[in-house]
Amino acid sequence: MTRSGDGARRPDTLDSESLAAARRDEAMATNQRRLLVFAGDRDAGIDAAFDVVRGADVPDDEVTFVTSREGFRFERLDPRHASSLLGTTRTVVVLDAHESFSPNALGRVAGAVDGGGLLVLLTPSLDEWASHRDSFDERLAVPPFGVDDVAGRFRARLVSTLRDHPGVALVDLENQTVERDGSYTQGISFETPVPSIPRDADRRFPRRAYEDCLTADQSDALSALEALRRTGQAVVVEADRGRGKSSAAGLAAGSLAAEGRTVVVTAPDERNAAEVFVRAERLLSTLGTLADGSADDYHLSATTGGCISYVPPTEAGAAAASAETDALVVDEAAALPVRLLESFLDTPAVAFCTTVRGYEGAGRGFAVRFRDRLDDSDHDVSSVRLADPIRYAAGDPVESWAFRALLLDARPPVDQLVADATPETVSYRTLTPDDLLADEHRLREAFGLLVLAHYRTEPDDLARLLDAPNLTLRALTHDGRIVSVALLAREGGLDAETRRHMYDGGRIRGNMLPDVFTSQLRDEDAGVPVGYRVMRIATHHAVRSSGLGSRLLSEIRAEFETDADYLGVGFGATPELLSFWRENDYGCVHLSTTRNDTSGEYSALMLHPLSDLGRELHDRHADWFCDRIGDVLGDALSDLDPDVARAALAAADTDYDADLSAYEWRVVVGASYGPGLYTTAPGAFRRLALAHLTSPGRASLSARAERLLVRKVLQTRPWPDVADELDFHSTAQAMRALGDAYEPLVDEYGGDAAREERDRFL
Ligand SMILES: CC(=O)SCCNC(=O)CCNC(=O)[C@H](O)C(C)(C)COP(=O)(O)OP(=O)(O)OC[C@H]1O[C@@H](n2cnc3c(N)ncnc32)[C@H](O)[C@@H]1OP(=O)(O)O
Ligand SMILES: Nc1ncnc2c1ncn2[C@@H]1O[C@H](COP(=O)(O)OP(=O)(O)OP(=O)(O)O)[C@@H](O)[C@H]1O
Repeated sequence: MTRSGDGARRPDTLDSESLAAARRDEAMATNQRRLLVFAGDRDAGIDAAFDVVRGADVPDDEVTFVTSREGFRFERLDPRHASSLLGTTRTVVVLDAHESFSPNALGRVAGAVDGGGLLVLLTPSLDEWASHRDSFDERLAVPPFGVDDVAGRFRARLVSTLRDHPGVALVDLENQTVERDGSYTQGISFETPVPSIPRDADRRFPRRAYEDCLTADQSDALSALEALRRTGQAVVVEADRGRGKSSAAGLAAGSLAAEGRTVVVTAPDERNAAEVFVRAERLLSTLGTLADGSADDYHLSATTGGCISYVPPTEAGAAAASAETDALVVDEAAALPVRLLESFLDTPAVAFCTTVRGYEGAGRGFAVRFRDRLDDSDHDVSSVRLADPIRYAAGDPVESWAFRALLLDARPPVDQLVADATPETVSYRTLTPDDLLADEHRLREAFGLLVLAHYRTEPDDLARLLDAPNLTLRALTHDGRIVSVALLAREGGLDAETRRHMYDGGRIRGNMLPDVFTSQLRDEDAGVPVGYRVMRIATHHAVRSSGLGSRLLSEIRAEFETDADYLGVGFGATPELLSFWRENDYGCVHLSTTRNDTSGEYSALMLHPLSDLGRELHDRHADWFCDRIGDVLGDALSDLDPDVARAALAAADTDYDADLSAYEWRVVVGASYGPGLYTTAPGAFRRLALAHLTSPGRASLSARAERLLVRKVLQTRPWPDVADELDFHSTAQAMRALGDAYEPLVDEYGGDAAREERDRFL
């Protein structure tokens, strides 16, 4: 034995079994985890992983291999399905990083390893890993760039964390040596407050459920979940991984079932909800009320008539809204699309269990997009947070390593440091990946801002930001602190062959705007101009609405004016965002016809031309958009929020001509000023509605009247639904209001003949 630079004992030759045994003993003694890295040949790595399982003396059914290889006696998951490990507990997880290594997969698996367990990472030789190219890099190689243009900075940074983070054992398989043995004994351990049991008068759930809690936080969460006994309640249970939120929900579900209530449990995959059922089954069984079923079946019934069943998320909204259901428990809520989360709001009582960050691979749609909607819903919302760790002890080195390696705890600057930022105090700067790597603090601030503001930002984005050749970052700083940041993707400039390939239906990576314009909107030349798409933009929450976002966009415009043909953006459309982009002179040219899976919103595409070529691209798409949107709103977008439709049309920068014939004007005038009917020529009304909504400043209509134009005339919704939604007393009143809405349009858009016709009724 010798001593390594970090003071750790270093065996000279490789004995993976003993190494694993030593780390496992240490992990079990402290209820922490340890990370073992085997770097070098892939087959040798897999052999070493088998040695680890043997040395650590772990039963096969507690081991998961996450790899694209097959043929193991252990559970195997393809890296693409790593999310099924979210919320589960495993003793050993082996992540094979040789092929298609993704930061997201690492984020997803790291939290699943139990206290006393081992995370095993199989990597290529660490000296070469940064220059090694795999299918993840191919995804970053967006045309016209090739895989050789992809940098290896993310992996270089990852390797440096593996080389100096405590609790990480590093084995060089090529030289058969242990570079670091990962021994770590000075783990800080914090005293976890002992759970207290509320007095009988202060609790509704059985005493036994509280006795089953392991921490005071869990007991508080259980107490908050008592609210599920009443209708109209929503409880949000938030915590980092492994704090016992699913278990608290399980104890609550068991308590409810023991009282005879019916509980529906949902999660992205039934496996994610396993802990809920295990805890509920134990509780029902100790209470002597378990009648039938088991946690393995994801169905439990109680002797009192209560029951708990798993229902897949797509069916859970309907199941939970049925008369029999009393409460719904949503586990791993952050990993569900916002639209599904919304479908759960018809439930009498609902609990959402979610990770605080979500960003570790579950998604941030819950916090960024759904939380406000929940607060605006009819439910009384209460929240509870669990801090005390359960799955593994506080001070666990694998958790702190994952946080560091994937920037899971990256935060924007604290509010006080940026509170005085205004467009006058800030400086515009380019943040190159090399600058960011050299300044960890700045990297954390920039990335923290993106994570906090964007439901879509995930660990893979850190790799994209550092390595993708088509991405570039711009920011505004105030006193050196980042207050606003924009991630730009270069798109277009594609050769004829690539464009033809796209036009013929072929997929090309990246190039989101040219791809939609070419393949969906049938414009083979759309890939010619070069554009920069604003992939993400975020302003520090403490200084939003101070003009910083707009200042950043104007700086970007000035910088790229001579380098590109257009600036563009695609985002989940909300009225506020559409107006932000319109105020910054981006014109809307498309609304997607399917909802985004994660945000539940339809996407809007917008363009700001910089050159003649960019102007031509914008103008033709703006014209096509206005020509087709009337039909689309009557079809695929018939459920689009009318305020989104209004904002999107207002953001279309084009002169739409309603072009009504003399006959059509007579019908419109008849239906507004006279006794005529809208139903006789809806097309004319539709074109006139479009003319107004694309230039809403020309005639004065209330927001409600504009919503009526959208819902009835463009989306052709049935009169009773329209009247109900827009709070008219009757359909007759809504019909009259529609006639009234067309009066100012006749005045503004009608020619002499129309006015003459109108005057007959005045
Ligand atoms: C591709 C994309 O990234 S689209 C997603 C954009 N990013 C996000 O949604 C992240 C969270 N939001 C933010 O970080 C900011 O609100 C940004 C980036 C949208 C705007 O940055 P700001 O510095 O606030 O912009 P700025 O002050 O120049 O303009 C604000 C205007 O934008 C509009 N706006 C945009 N989003 C919102 C919102 N969520 N709520 C209210 N107004 C909004 C309003 O018109 C607002 O004007 P007002 O304050 O006078 O009402
Ligand atoms: N009250 C309890 N009794 C016994 N074991 C518990 C209890 N609470 C938590 N655990 C154990 O601790 C581990 C983590 O608990 P749980 O899955 O509930 O946490 P979580 O916060 O939901 O984690 P994740 O975010 O990963 O889903 C599990 O192995 C679970 O069995």
